[in-house]
Amino acid sequence: MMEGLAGRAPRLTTDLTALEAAAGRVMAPEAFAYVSGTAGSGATGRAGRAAFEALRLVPRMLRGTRRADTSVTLFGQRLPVPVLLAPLAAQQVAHPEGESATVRAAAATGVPMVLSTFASRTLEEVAEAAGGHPRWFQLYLPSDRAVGASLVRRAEASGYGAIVVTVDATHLGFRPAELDSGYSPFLRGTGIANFTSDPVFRAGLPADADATQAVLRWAQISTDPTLTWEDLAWLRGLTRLPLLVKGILHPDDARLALEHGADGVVVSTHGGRQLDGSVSALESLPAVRAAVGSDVPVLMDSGIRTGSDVLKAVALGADAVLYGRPYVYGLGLDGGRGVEHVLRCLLTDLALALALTGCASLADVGPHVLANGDLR
Ligand SMILES: Cc1cc2nc3c(=O)[nH]c(=O)nc-3n(C[C@H](O)[C@H](O)[C@H](O)COP(=O)(O)O)c2cc1C
Ligand SMILES: O=C(O)C(=O)c1ccccc1
Repeated sequence: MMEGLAGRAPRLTTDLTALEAAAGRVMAPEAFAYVSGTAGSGATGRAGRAAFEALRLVPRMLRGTRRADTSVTLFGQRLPVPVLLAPLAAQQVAHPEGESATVRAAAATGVPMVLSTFASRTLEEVAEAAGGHPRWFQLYLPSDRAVGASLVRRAEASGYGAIVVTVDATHLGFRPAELDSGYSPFLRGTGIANFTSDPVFRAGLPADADATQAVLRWAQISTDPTLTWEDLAWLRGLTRLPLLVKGILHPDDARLALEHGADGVVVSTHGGRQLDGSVSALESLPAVRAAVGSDVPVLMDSGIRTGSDVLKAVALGADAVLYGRPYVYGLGLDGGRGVEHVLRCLLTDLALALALTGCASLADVGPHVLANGDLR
């Protein structure tokens, strides 16, 4: 497995915590600012990493495991690792092929992709590039509900296996890096492909509408600050696909999500891009797991960089994690090859971390793999 990590482009480090700095040296400055940016003072972004770094795994010896089994089952589907690619918008800012390159790399490594509503390629184009590889669709529920229903129907028709509705960005966070550069991919039309290709969205535009009018209409309807839990129940009635709610940090919100029809939740701070000063996702995870019980899928993201981070999230109750910025840095560094490199590093690192904790499989991972100050 590790042989494949040699012979890469020299700037593609295998240090998953150093990709951001490497990408910062090659990506267009405003694109890098968009991807790496966080809200406000950056406190929640830093807290996301600090929460992982504060936990320690306790290795166990001589358990005779040649190769640890990193696979898991989620919504009846077997995954090689408890990892999916997080929905990150507008990936063309990192590479011209955008999400099409990402999904090919995902397919090469067996890691499912969650495609953003605000992808720079249409969900049909990405489905085609995926060639049958599993993927989910992340939904921002638009204020024009007919457009939302159309997006869900298209995702179903194109074989997306679940809908992940994001609830933590109905108001966009205050993001100094974006504000200072004055740059937003969306204002330049990157990240609105699922709208400009949508018949219901287009029906709301004048027949001769130009690109600027499309962006303005997108800005008006693409998210909805008036959303409530009742809208989740409405969405539940639209589709039989598994429905996950992304952006949960309070256990009561996890309960509300289930009461309104969700099949799973994603504990997340949106990578520290929304409420500055919020609790970290890893801190919230045990309470959310306790609130929903052991049978409901709980995913988490925000701050995961290494294989040990994935193990720590699983130890605290996650069934799987979403992997965020690092793969887009891989995309910026070397296109689809860069994404594949990053994922192979993560898979290798995770398999080794699991074996070094003395666990034969992820089913063996629990709070006992974490140091609690009491090793008696
Ligand atoms: C550039 C960027 C764009 C994002 N776009 C979306 C999006 O369209 N939909 C969504 O649900 N989350 C979006 N997120 C949040 C990610 O899905 C994920 O929660 C976050 O990146 C996890 O943090 P990490 O990257 O630090 O691991 C975005 C994050 C970044 C960095
Ligand atoms: O950039 C983001 O983090 C993102 O998810 C988003 C949310 C709303 C509008 C544009 C982008």
